[in-house]
Amino acid sequence: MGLTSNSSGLNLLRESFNIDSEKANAVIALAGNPNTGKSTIFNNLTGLKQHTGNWPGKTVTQARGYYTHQGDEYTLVDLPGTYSLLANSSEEQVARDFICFAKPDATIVVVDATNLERNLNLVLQVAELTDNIILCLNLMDEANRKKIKIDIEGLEKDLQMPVIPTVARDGIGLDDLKDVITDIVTEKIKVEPTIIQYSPKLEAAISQIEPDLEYILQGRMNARWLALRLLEGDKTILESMEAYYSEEIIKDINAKLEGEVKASGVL
Ligand SMILES: Nc1nc2c(ncn2[C@@H]2O[C@H](COP(=O)(O)OP(=O)(O)OP(=O)(O)O)[C@@H](O)[C@H]2O)c(=O)[nH]1
Ligand SMILES: [Mg+2]
Repeated sequence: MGLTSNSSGLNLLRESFNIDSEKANAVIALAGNPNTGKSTIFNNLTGLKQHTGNWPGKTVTQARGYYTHQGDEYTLVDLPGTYSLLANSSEEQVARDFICFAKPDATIVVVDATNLERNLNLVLQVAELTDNIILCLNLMDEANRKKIKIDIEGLEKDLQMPVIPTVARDGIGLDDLKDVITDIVTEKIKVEPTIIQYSPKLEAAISQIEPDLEYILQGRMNARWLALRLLEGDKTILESMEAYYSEEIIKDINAKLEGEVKASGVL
């Protein structure tokens, strides 16, 4: 069990994202490309019990709400629509930071079934950051209308994650979605998604720094994912870590890794 499993520490982090730690129920995030039906799902699940405001320090709107399923209450967070999690915009940074630091108990990536290839990019990025991922294949009515056939079982097998087809506008498939969320939160199912393997040179560089990161992070964040960000020279993740973690962790990362990241020769 890493430090993030320490509930008071995690609750403090979640509070910084306006998540009510008093409620202490499971937190579910809705991620996805713009216009894929996230808010439609959010509204359907939460009804009128929703709160809106801005994300801390950003003008990006935050919506969070609650729903009950099989007797348990869930907090649902509607993340801004993004094509990636590489923090190139405020929206991407909000989505990335929420998944990274508020550590939702499950993240649903809502994808447009008529545009699967483009949407899968974000699915693979989220899978690098968290194991607790569900792919929601929305707009299935549009896909059927366009005669697009999707091999759902094949997709589940290739991605090693639950895939739920939905027509959110008509409420179709949303009960299945809630069932899978519950299965993940109650650990009835354990998801271990397929992770992208990079070039041998990059994989060698990752293996060089990942163990140290693993040691420093103590389960707070996915070490392989952070290794990739450091290797590509992403400063925004260090800034966010400064905002959400203690100074010691940042100092350790800077001290232990500056040499190693450079020595890996990837930069
Ligand atoms: N045909 C069809 N339309 C849908 C479905 N789900 C949502 N929509 C429509 O798609 C449009 C976009 O839905 P939103 O829920 O606003 O999408 P979003 O992902 O929240 O969009 P952003 O917040 O801009 O990223 C709306 O007009 C919805 O009514 C669906 O399953 N089928
Ligand atoms: Mg929306």
